[in-house]
Amino acid sequence: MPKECRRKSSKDFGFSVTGINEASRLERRVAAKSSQICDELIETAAQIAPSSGPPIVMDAPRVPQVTITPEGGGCSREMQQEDWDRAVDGTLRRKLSNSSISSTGSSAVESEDDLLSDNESKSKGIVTLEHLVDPGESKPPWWKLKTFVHWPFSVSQRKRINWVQLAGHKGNFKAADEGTILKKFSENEMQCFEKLRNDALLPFVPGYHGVVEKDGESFLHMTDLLANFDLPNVMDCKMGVRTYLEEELVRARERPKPREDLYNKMVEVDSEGPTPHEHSQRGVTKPRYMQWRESMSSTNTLGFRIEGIKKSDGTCRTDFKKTRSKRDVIQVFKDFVGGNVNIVKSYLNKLTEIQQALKTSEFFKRHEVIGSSLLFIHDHTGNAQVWIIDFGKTTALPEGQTLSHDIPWQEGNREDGYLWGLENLIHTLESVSSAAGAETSSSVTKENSQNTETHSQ
Ligand SMILES: O=P(O)(O)O[C@H]1[C@H](O)[C@@H](OP(=O)(O)O)[C@H](OP(=O)(O)O)[C@@H](OP(=O)(O)O)[C@H]1O
Ligand SMILES: Nc1ncnc2c1ncn2[C@@H]1O[C@H](COP(=O)(O)OP(=O)(O)O)[C@@H](O)[C@H]1O
Repeated sequence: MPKECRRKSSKDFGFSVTGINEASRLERRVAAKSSQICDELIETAAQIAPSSGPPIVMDAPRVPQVTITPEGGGCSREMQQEDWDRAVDGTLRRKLSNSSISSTGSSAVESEDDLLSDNESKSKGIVTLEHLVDPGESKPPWWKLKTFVHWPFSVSQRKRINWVQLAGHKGNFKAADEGTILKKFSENEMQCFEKLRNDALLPFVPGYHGVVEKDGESFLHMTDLLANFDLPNVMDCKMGVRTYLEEELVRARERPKPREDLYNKMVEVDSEGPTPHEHSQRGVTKPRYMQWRESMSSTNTLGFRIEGIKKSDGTCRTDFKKTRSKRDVIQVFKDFVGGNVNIVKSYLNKLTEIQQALKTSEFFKRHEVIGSSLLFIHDHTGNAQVWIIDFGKTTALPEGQTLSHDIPWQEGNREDGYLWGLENLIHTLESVSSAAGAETSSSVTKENSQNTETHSQ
C-alpha cells in the first residue's frame, strides 16, 4: 500500500508547471483526483499556505502525497517527512556495504552499520523531485560547470515535481530546467556518457549535458526522457543475465558481509529463500541476493527482467520479482501496451534499431554492461520510444579485450548476456504482437459475423 507522508505545503500540488514535465502535472492531477480526502486537504492547504514564499511545514494531518492504486500489492514508495528533511539539507546519501558497488558509481567501503534499509532507499514509482534552484534566486552563484560552458537552469517557481522513477535509489534524481533532470554523479556513468558522444548508441541514450555541482555535490545533467510525452506509460527492463559486477563477487568471497536489509527483502518475497545459515545470521551477501533475484525473475532464463511499470492512469507496479516465465512476461507487456498492436510494432522497430546499433557500437564492444535498463515509453498519441539508461555499473574492459554479449557468463569472462537478452525481448514482443493481432482479427471476425447475422435478419 502507498505509504503516507506529510505534506510540506500546498505548493507540492499547487505550483504552476509550465516547463519541465507537463505530463507529471497531469499525472499528479489524475493521481490526486483519486483520493477525495487528498483533494480536501489540498484545498485546506491552499487556503492556509500563501501562494508564494517559503514552504510551510504542516505537521498534521498525515496524508498520501500521491495516491497510486497499485495492482497486487503496494508499489508506490513516497517521500516521508524524514526523506524531505534529508533531501532538502542534502544529506540523503546512498550507503554502501563493502560488498556493494553503487550504481551511482562509488565503490566506497563502509561498515554494515552504515547501511540504509533498502525499504527506505529504493524508489518504487512516483517520486518527488526537489528542484535545486530556489524560487526567487536570480543567479546561480553556486553552480560550477565542470565540463561544458552552458548555463542550463533558469529561475523557477517550481520547487518540487512528481516524477516517475521505476528503479534505482530514491534521492538520486533532482529536477532541473525544462525537459532535463539531474542524476547523482557517478564517475563511471559520466565516463560512459562522454564516450557515448561519438558512438553508434548516441541516438538511444538520454541527451547528456555535462556535470554540474552544488554545495560540493555533483550531478549528471541529462534529458528527461518523459518530457515529450503526454501522460506517458513507462516500463523499465533491466538487461542481461547478470546484475552484479564480477568484482562484487570477488569482494564478497574475500570478505563476506551479510546484509540484513537484503535478507529482509528476500524473506518478504520468499520466506524459504535464505539458507538455514542465512536465516540464523539474518543476513545475505549482495551477490547472493542479486543471484537469487536473477533466479526468481526472468534474468537467468530470458536475459532481461521487468523492474517496474507506470501507466498513464497513474497506477504503477514494481512487484515483478517473481515474474519469470515467458508467458507471464508476455502478459505484463500486453497489459502495459493495453493490447495496442501498433505500439508493440513501434517498440519492435525501436528494439531492432537498438540491436543494430549495439552490433556496430565500439562502446558496447569494450564494456561490460551490468544493471543497465531499456526504458520503454509510449503515450496515447502513438509515440513509442525505447532508450538505454543507467550506466552506473557499465565498466570498461582492459585494453584490447572485447565481449560478444551473447555467450554464457563464466566467472572471469565478464560476459553480460545483453544481446541474448535483447534477442529474447524481441521474441517476447513478437509474441505479444501476434497475440494482440490474433485477438484483433478474432474480434473483427466476430463483429463481421454479427453484422452478417444482423443483415440476414
Ligand atoms: O531491485 P532490488 O531487489 O531492490 O535490489 C536492488 C537493485 O538490484 C539495485 O539495482 P538498481 O539500482 O539497478 O535498481 C541495487 O543497486 P546497485 O545498482 O547499486 O547494485 C541494490 O543494491 P544495494 O544498493 O547495494 O542494496 C539492490 O538491493
Ligand atoms: N533520463 C531519464 N529520463 C526519464 N526517466 C529516467 C531517466 N533516467 C532514469 N529514469 C527513471 O529513473 C529510474 C532509475 O534510473 P537509473 O538510471 O536506473 O537509476 P539508478 O542508477 O539509481 O539505478 C528508471 O527506472 C526511470 O524510471
